[in-house]
Amino acid sequence: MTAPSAPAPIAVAIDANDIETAATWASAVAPHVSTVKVGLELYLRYGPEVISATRGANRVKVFLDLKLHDIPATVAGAARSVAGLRPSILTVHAGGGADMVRAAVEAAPDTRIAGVTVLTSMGEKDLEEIGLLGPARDAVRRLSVLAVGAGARALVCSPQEVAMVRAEVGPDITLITPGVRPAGADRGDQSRVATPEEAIEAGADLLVVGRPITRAPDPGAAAASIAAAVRRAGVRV
Ligand SMILES: O=c1ccn([C@@H]2O[C@H](COP(=O)(O)O)[C@@H](O)[C@H]2O)c(=O)[nH]1
Repeated sequence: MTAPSAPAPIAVAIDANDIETAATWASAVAPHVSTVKVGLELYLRYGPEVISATRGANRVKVFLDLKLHDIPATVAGAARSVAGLRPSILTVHAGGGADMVRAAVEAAPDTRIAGVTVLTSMGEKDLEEIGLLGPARDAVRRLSVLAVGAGARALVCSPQEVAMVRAEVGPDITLITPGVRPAGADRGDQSRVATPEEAIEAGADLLVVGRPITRAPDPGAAAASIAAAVRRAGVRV
């Protein structure tokens, strides 16, 4: 399949358990998408080596999804530790509080810090179980305002909340949405989901898509197909 010139605003979650598979997936999807996302599974096993392996010769950005959540001093130290890897985005849990988010922002001034609001795997019952005041939309709104107030320039929320978050935080904050499933795809453990087209139409800047691409028989073709759907839905540039 021929790759169009502009890569689609998709971060492919390359949640592999070995570095060779991660590098293979990264090369397969790189012609079609802007970003690959390295998460806890790979980073805890391989550390910085996995960043260079996935960046490789590809021109993709690398998004480091570590979802830091600890006391402010520890998060500052962790953010400082990975800032030199030049990730395009580094995640922290907004639920760690404003001082914690600010500590990451100040420790890594050249890195875009994204506040994770409410994990997309969580539904209303999960929020009730952990005692987080819901509904999910209200919790996402509160945490978005908190994170942006503490200096985060990006937020992670589900595609179901992205229009509401956009109205709350304005056009300059990068809105990142996991929980993206093409029509008919298996949800897996995701709860608050929408299709790629719905996510883009709602105003998402970067769609996170993992298993629908990496578990496909041909990850490169799956990435190309979702990228084409995103382009048809109209990308905000
Ligand atoms: O709220 C969140 C925050 C991060 N994620 C991460 O995104 C991908 C989603 O992968 P799929 O295979 O498309 O479900 C995964 O790496 C998560 O750690 C999220 O899902 N929800």
